[in-house]
Amino acid sequence: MTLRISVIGTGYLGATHAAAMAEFGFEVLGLDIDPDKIAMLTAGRVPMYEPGLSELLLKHVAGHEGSTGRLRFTTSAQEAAEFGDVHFICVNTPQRKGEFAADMSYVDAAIDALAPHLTRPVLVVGKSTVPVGSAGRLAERLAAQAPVGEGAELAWNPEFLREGFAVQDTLRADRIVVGVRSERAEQLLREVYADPIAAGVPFVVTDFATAELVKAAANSFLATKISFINAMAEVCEAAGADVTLLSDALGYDERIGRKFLNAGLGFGGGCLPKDIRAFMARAGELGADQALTFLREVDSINMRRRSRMVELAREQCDGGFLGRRVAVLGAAFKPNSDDIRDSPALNVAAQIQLQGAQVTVYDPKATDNARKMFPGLAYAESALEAAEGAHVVLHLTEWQEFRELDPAELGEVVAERRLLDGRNALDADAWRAAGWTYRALGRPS
Ligand SMILES: NC(=O)C1=CN([C@@H]2O[C@H](COP(=O)(O)OP(=O)(O)OC[C@H]3O[C@@H](n4cnc5c(N)ncnc54)[C@H](O)[C@@H]3O)[C@@H](O)[C@H]2O)C=CC1
Ligand SMILES: O=C(O)[C@H]1O[C@H](OP(=O)(O)OP(=O)(O)OC[C@H]2O[C@@H](n3ccc(=O)[nH]c3=O)[C@H](O)[C@@H]2O)[C@H](O)[C@@H](O)[C@@H]1O
Repeated sequence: MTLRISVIGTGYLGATHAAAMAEFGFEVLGLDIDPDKIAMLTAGRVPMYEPGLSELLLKHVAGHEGSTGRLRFTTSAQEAAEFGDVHFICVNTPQRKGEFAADMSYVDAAIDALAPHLTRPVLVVGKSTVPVGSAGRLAERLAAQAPVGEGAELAWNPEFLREGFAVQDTLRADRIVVGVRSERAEQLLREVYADPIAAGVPFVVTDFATAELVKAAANSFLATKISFINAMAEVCEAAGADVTLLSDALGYDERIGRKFLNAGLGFGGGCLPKDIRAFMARAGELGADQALTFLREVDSINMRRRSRMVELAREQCDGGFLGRRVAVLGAAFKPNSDDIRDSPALNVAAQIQLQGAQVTVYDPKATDNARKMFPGLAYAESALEAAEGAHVVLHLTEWQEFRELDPAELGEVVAERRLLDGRNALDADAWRAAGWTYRALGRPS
């Protein structure tokens, strides 16, 4: 009989996971506490921008012409509990206000809502990113509240997808890691992931703590790699060297690799910043804080890039922002996403606005989200409109659309042809040839 899968939390991770599970052939029920999100998903619409997800949803959401009908959504925890043989927990684990530690209240609430309705043996699989030790604690919490007791078993299966590539990363992950306490849990997860396993995706079976740590370590490594190259960018700025060429030259060494060596404004988003901070907090609780002190530096280097960008913009505005117009290209924390959580671009835009400039932001997909979070900034419908009368143009999220801008056309509408490339992604020669002053982080002017 086909496994029935419930996915609890249908945000960036859960909506994609639910659609992918339906693609693998399972009957899937997605649960969220946000009724608007559930209404949208039921209508086959994606509540965020994620390439390819809309097509996958429409292929499977019940009630749509030609769909497999394998995917449905609900706001009832009881319905999800009664439906699933396997329940994936995909709820948010944000940074706690004023602290580094992760806020586990959503995960706890999800377990508490599910457990009382578990009257037959099921597997509950955590996918949210959590501090090491959480799975052990949650296993007890689950068994204590479930009528079936330890028949409601827990497993941990961290997620490594990247926003913007979520669908392909979920259908064909680089690896699948599962932390399990029984043969039964491992077998069920092998069944869930039979399709990618058959396609050769490595399937790593381990204990709870190792599975949780693989996730924290992976994001820490990625953040460290980015901050490493941004530290080199600082030195390049001081020495008059070019960090983009440095990255290329380093990247040819297969032991280092070119990926994640793009220097610029640094990392943001709903994951890397909060995850390295939560990891430091957890290591502190475990008495291993010294092991991770380098992550403090990783965080500082990252935040310094934002201040440096503001400083460079001020220089380009002849030393002061008052009465100056600044165009910001990009609001999302990275291209191909509408996610603005801890967006470096918006952080820089807001700092500059606070210092007296008139800032106009344009982003191909993230404007609506940005407007809700930063209503004080002005927003434009196009890069050209944002650049109107600008004393400096800041390129802060490297959308393909910005690489394709015509420097001559933009040059017609600005007050000054001054460009700051915060992502080292534009063609410096082309902009200079069109009469622009091109400056970037970590490159000679
Ligand atoms: N966004 C990403 O690319 C990735 C995220 N993660 C981790 O996955 C987790 C979720 O992240 P996102 O999807 O980005 O967050 P999100 O905020 O987009 O989605 C979380 C969803 O859970 C819902 N929710 C909260 N409490 C609930 C409950 N008790 N019952 C049902 N639904 C509930 C929220 O309404 C929201 O729709 C986090 O721990 C994150 O660190 C891991 C890998 C990738
Ligand atoms: O735990 C998570 O949620 C996810 O976090 C990251 O994925 P994501 O946040 O979607 O985006 P990334 O592509 O990792 O980019 C993160 C940030 O780093 C920046 N970045 C990335 C690469 C680079 O070379 N330089 C750089 O500044 C991006 O602009 C962005 O702001 C990880 O890459 C995923 O593997 C992980 O699952």
